[in-house]
Amino acid sequence: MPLDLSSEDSIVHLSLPSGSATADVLLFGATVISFKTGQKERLFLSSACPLDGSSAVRGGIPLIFPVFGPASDHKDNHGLEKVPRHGIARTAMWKLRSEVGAKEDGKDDSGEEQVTASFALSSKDVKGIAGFYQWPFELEYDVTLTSTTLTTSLHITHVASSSSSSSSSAEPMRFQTLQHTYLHVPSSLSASISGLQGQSYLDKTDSAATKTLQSDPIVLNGKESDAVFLGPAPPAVDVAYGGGEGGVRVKRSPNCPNTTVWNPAEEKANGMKDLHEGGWKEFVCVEPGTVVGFEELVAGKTFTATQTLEAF
Ligand SMILES: O=P(O)(O)OC[C@H]1O[C@@H](O)[C@H](O)[C@@H](O)[C@@H]1O
Repeated sequence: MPLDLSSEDSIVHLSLPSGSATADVLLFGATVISFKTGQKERLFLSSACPLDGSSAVRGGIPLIFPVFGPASDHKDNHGLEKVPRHGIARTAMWKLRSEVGAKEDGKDDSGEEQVTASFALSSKDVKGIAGFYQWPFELEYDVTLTSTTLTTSLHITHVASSSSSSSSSAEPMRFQTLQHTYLHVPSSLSASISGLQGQSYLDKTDSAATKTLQSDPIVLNGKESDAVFLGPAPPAVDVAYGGGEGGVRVKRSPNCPNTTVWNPAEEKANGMKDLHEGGWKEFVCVEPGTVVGFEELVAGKTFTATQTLEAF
């Protein structure tokens, strides 16, 4: 069955008719927690993370919206100080939009196998949101699997309020968004990350100093990385496993110019309860988004942020 909802664990399972690729998505956060091509897992998931909705998932693809990090990281944060760290999308319970999601197609126009699951979250369903975010929104999230790719598209709509006097509707909605992709790698010490050469970045391990990446690829070699690359959107960022073992190419829509490259390294990882021992050696995060300054979206309009992971 291409699409299957397991209600006990609230996980949507996607698979291709041929069985050549699979993906799993939790309704909690609409978090993709697995993407396999053949038997090869392409995403990291911490085994110390509960997956019970008590905290954001440490792994997979948590969705960041409407603020990246703590709002205090951003000079002009439009009064969004009370928005939880990395926003609310990753910790909200989403709905499976079965009417469009259960597309039992199997093939796209070019004859390639594919299956899509679609999820939705409305600001109306986020508890207590009025206390920290004033704009009404609808989010739709499409997760499309082919034999070699996983495409995740987040559609962010600023809903026009029915009351024309509503000041939150009249004012453009301010937001940031990012896909916090944890790529599984045989070793984060030796994996190579290429495609960002020449870009300026904010080095969050060094008081957010602005630096320029001189050499490509990035090889972390056990060093912490928390770098927000400023853009423009690169055509692709390749994470190669090394030793001719392949890797994953990360592509994105041009409206996502920023790329965060994150790995906590040993010392910080030891302080993270939801990361299993040595887990930091098993992933690098490559996170496309728009997180430097805030997007402005007028009422009635939609912003779509897309990421494609391509196994090679
Ligand atoms: O622990 P969290 O909230 O999932 O965040 C993990 C990391 O996410 C990255 O995107 C940030 O740049 C880091 O600063 C942060 O530590």
